Amino acid sequence: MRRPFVLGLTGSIGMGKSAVAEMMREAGVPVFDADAQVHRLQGPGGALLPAIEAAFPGTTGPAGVDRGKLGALVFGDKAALTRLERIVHPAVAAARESFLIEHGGQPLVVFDIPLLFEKGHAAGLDAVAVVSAPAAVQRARVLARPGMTPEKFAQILALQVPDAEKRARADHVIDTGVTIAQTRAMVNDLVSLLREKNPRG
Ligand SMILES: CC(C)(COP(=O)(O)OP(=O)(O)OC[C@H]1O[C@@H](n2cnc3c(N)ncnc32)[C@H](O)[C@@H]1O)[C@@H](O)C(=O)NCCC(=O)NCCS
Ligand SMILES: Nc1ncnc2c1ncn2[C@@H]1O[C@H](COP(=O)(O)OP(=O)(O)OP(=O)(O)O)[C@@H](O)[C@H]1O
Repeated sequence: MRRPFVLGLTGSIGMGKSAVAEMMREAGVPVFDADAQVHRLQGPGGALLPAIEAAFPGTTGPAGVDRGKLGALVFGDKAALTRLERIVHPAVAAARESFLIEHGGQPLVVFDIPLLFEKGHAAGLDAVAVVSAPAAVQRARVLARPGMTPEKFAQILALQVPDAEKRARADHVIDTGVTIAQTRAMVNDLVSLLREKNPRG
């Protein structure tokens, strides 16, 4: 069966990954949003609620997972985070497979995976694009968010694979330290290139 070319899309906090994913959608590319999928699976009536409740009693309810409560249990406890990941990641992988089947007739699909390098999610991807901007631009964007502090920003950065390493490991780098129009042109060029070059398309 024909299979689309699968482009993984990632980037560190504040680099503009969401904006680039939206540009991809506007270019007509189906985009699988891993984060949104996790939220659905953990949301009201979500398929993962029974397994999460069994492993972490008291962390779920009619509104779904209490993310604050569960986060407090797993962030800072490696074994607990691993237990949670063993519940969440297979379900996300299954959703990705369904997405691929649903969009099997497309030449190109995008998997938007925030923790692509951190969690070793590169299997099954034909190429990886990293969204990147200069550190000063990233810092200014993140610190402009409500409730963000330099300390929180530093903590999050410490958990992420450094931008320089992501860029070095990427097949494509999308620069968002430029104008929106320039980034959009880069996105459209990349989409055209991958659609044309897709050996399976
Ligand atoms: C524990 C949960 C419920 C907390 O949710 P909450 O909305 O409070 O935080 P959010 O998801 O926005 O994450 C906060 C920060 O932690 C990082 N983070 C989230 N999950 C992980 C993880 N498994 N390993 C390392 N960092 C992580 C995120 O990149 C982000 O920077 C949630 O993070 C979760 O279920 N994580 C495990 C599933 C997972 O790995 N998700 C990543 C996408 S597949
Ligand atoms: N050239 C550009 N390309 C993309 N975004 C840009 C550009 N110039 C400015 N921006 C702005 O930068 C911001 C990037 O934030 P965005 O939330 O998309 O980052 P993110 O990487 O998705 O963050 P996170 O991964 O933490 O969710 C947006 O508000 C976007 O409008």
